[in-house]
Formats: sequence, structure tokens, C-alpha cells
Amino acid sequence: MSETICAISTALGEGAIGIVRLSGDEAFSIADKIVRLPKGRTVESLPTHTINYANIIDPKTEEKIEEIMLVKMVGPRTYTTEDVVEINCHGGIITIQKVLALCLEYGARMAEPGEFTKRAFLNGRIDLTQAEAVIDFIKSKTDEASQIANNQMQGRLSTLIKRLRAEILDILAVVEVNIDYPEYDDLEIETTKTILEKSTSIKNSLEALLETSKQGKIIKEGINTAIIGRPNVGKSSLLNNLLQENKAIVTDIAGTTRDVLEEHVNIKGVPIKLIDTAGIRETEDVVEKIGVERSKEALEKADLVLFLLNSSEELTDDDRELLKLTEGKTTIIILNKLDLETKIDIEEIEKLTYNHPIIKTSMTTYKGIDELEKNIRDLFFKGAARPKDATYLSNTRQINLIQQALVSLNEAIKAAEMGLEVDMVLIDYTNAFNLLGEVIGENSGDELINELFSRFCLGK
Ligand SMILES: Nc1nc2c(c(=O)[nH]1)N(C=O)[C@@H](CNc1ccc(C(=O)N[C@@H](CCC(=O)O)C(=O)O)cc1)CN2
Ligand SMILES: Nc1nc2c(ncn2[C@@H]2O[C@H](COP(=O)(O)OP(=O)(O)OP(=O)(O)O)[C@@H](O)[C@H]2O)c(=O)[nH]1
Ligand SMILES: [K+]
Ligand SMILES: [Mg+2]
Repeated sequence: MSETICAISTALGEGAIGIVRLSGDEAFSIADKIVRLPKGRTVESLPTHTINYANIIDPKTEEKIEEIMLVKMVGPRTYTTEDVVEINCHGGIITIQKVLALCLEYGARMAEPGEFTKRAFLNGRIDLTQAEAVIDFIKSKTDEASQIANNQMQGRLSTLIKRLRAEILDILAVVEVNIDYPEYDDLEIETTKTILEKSTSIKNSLEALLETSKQGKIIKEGINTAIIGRPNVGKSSLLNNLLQENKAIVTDIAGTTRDVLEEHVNIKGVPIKLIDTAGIRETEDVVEKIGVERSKEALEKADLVLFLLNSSEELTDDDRELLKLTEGKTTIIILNKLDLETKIDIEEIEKLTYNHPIIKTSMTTYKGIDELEKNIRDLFFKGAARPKDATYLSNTRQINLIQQALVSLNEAIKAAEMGLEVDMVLIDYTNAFNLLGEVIGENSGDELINELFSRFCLGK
């Protein structure tokens, strides 16, 4: 028997409605202590999956506290698979807290963050990848990200992993048959052929999965985009214009931005993590020096570099030095301050910029910003026609496990090819099988499970 848990499942604040959720064996009996339904009915006796008008009362005085709508859902057809009651109260922190306090007083325990979803996992309604997807879904910042999370929540990744595990089991069965004939120490040629064929197909699936996940990661976290250039070229102005919000301080003083500033923005459907940096130049100022180092780091880590030059000044040695750092990096060169008289030597720039695209902009008249946005979008979509319903791995836990499974599988293939002992081959396939099992949360330790669910918000 599980303890009945409760929590406020809506955001705290002044909403129109707030929901207190109860889950567990006592959900209905606890509700019956603190609510009164019309015509003397009880929560216990209500039909499942219904919403009902009721009043919250003070059980000591039978005094009505407030009107509510009560949802009754009988397990196992519920979010947690347990009996669930949801009390829809008037919004406002005080009333919801009061209802929660009553639930606690009359037998429920406060839920831990993510405990409702954890119960859905422990009770077998969802697996680990689906639980992880619930967090991703809540935290998605773009349509793309939320769609991927939704696919995973529906069990698309789980289905693939389960299929691959079943295929490994098939291989294991073939190998085991050989073990039953101890006169053969080594795998027979026919067996080896079957095994290798099946293994190669599994291997291809795992590799494809890892490949698409690079994009999954980008979609979830945004393309790391560093805005780079020497002081006062208009980096912070660009950030503000792309965000359409004055997040960064802009002044005519060189060295205004001292530290790295990060903001998420959706540019024509592409999720971008914009990083505004301190202008890079030779400097003696200690604070600025640290900022400059961080800018260089940001440039190194960036997936995309937006490199600004001031077109109303001649190119400086600092510009030339900095440009060298963009070699081999996906970069867009931005000639800013187009509204002022052009002094920069475009031909020289073309020579120094490794064929990076060059765009002219003005941050004060907004000229060129739309073109820049289109360029960013095209860069992103060019190499990658991303199928909308692809299966992605969404976090490093999953990626690490798949990589390890692939290593084991490759070992198994190598061993089979070399005609090694059956036992050896068996071990590698079993490893691969178990590692894939961990992806969906089979045999996962308490520590991992607890760590994972603690990342949820309260009431989820
Ligand atoms: N009021 C309310 N809204 C909510 C939730 C909730 O728990 N309560 N959800 C939660 O966060 C989400 C909906 N997710 C849910 C997922 C599964 C089940 C569920 O009961 N599944 C059962 C039965 C399905 C059926 O009747 O066919 C199952 O899968 O066995 C319920 C909600 C979003 N909206
Ligand atoms: N005329 C003109 N002025 C601009 C343009 N873009 C930026 N500025 C001005 O240039 C100055 C510096 O802009 P910032 O955006 O602070 O430049 P920054 O590169 O972030 O500077 P640091 O943070 O100091 O490295 C400000 O006075 C801006 O208003 C532009 O396209 N045209
Ligand atoms: K500045
Ligand atoms: Mg700045």
C-alpha cells in the first residue's frame, strides 16, 4: 500500500484556478473528510473520470470554506495509475494553501518534486525515457523542442529501444544454442553469418540514433551562437535587436559589456542561444581582461559565430587578429554601422574571412537584420532536412548509454568475426542488451531515479 501524496499542481500565483492533486489508496477517503458534495453523495461513490461541484469544509465545524470542482479518477487508468483526486479551487495562494493544509492534516503526505510522475514510472505506466520527456516537454522553449519531447513522451524512443533489445535477444538465442553443444568451442560459420547480419542492422540503428541526436541536442538547448568583435562595434545592440528587447546595456563607451550574457531566442523557427561577449582587444584592465578571455572561450565553444566589424572605421590589427580565430568555424561576418560613411576596405575583408558570408547591417536603422536572420535559418536548415517525427535521444545519460552499447556491440561483432569462443561473444551481447535496458530504466539504481525525479517541479 502506498502513502497518499498531495501537492499544488498549478503554478503558484494569482491564477483563476489552482489545483491540489491527491494520489494514492486514501485519495478518496481523505477527500471525503474535507469536501461535501450535494445531496449527501461521497467521493467514494462517484463514478470515475467525472468532474463534480462540491464545497471544501472545515471538518471540525462543518463550515463551508469555498466552492470547488472535484475530479475523481479511479486507478489504474490515471496519471500515476493510483486513485487520483484533483481539487480545482479558486486561484490565489492563500486558498490553495488552505486546501493543501487540510489534505495534509487529514492523512496525505506532501509529495516530493516529480513524485506523481515517479509513481507513474515505478508503477510501470511509463519508462525512464518517457519520464525524462515530461521534464523536457515542460521546459521546451520552441515548438520543435516540444514536439520532440512529445514524441518521446508517447514512447517513440522506448519502442525503438525495445525493438533493438528484442533483436539482441534473438542473437543471444542463436548463440546459446551453440553453447548447448559443447563439442563445438567456437561459433559455427553459419551461426556467425546470421549473427553478423543481425548485429550490423542493430548497429546501424544505434548509429543513426546517435547521429540524429546531435540535432536533438541543438533543438533542445539552442544553437550556441557567439557574438564576437572588438569593443563598440555594436554586439550588444545586435543582441537587443535579435531579442527585440533591451536586455544588454548599450553605450558609446568601449568596453561596456564586461561579462558574457546569454539569452534564448527563436529566430525564424531556429532555437538560438545568443551569447553577447566583451569586445575583444589588447587590454590592461583586469576586469576587462577576464571578460576578453571568456569571449575567446565563447568563440571556441560556439556552433555559430556572428562576427561584427564596424564598417565606418578602417580595419584594425585587433580585427585582423580576431578574424583569424574564425577559421574553420561556421561564421557570418556582419559589417555594421551601414548608416554611417563606409571606411572599411571590403576587398581586404573578403580576403581575410575564409569565404564566410558577409552581411551589411545597421543596428540603429535595423537594416540587414532580416537578411541576417534568414542567413541564420538557412545555415541551420541547409545540411539538415530534419524529419519531424524522428526519434531523438534527448540527454547525455541516454547518449552515453547508447554509445557504450555500441562499443559492446562492436566488440561482439569483432569477436564473432574472429571466431572467438561462444562465451566471449555472449558477454558482449549481454552487455549491449543491459545497457539498452538502462536507457529505458530497467535495473536503474535508486540513486539515478531519485536524482532524475528531483529535477521535476513540485506537483508534477
Ligand atoms: N487535470 C489534469 N490535467 C492534466 C494532467 C493531470 O494529471 N491532471 N496531466 C498530467 O500531468 C497531463 C495529462 N496527462 C495524462 C496522462 C495520462 C493520464 C492517464 O490517466 N492515463 C491512463 C488512462 C488513459 C485512458 O483513460 O485511456 C493510462 O495511460 O493508463 C492522465 C493524464 C496534462 N493535463
Ligand atoms: N550609427 C550607428 N551606431 C551604432 C550601430 N550599432 C551600434 N551603434 C552604437 O555603437 C555604440 C556601441 O554599441 P554597443 O552595442 O554597446 O557595442 P558593443 O560591441 O556591445 O560594445 P562593447 O560591449 O563595449 O564591446 C553605441 O553607442 C551604439 O548605439 C549602428 O549600426 N549604427
Ligand atoms: K559599447
Ligand atoms: Mg556590449
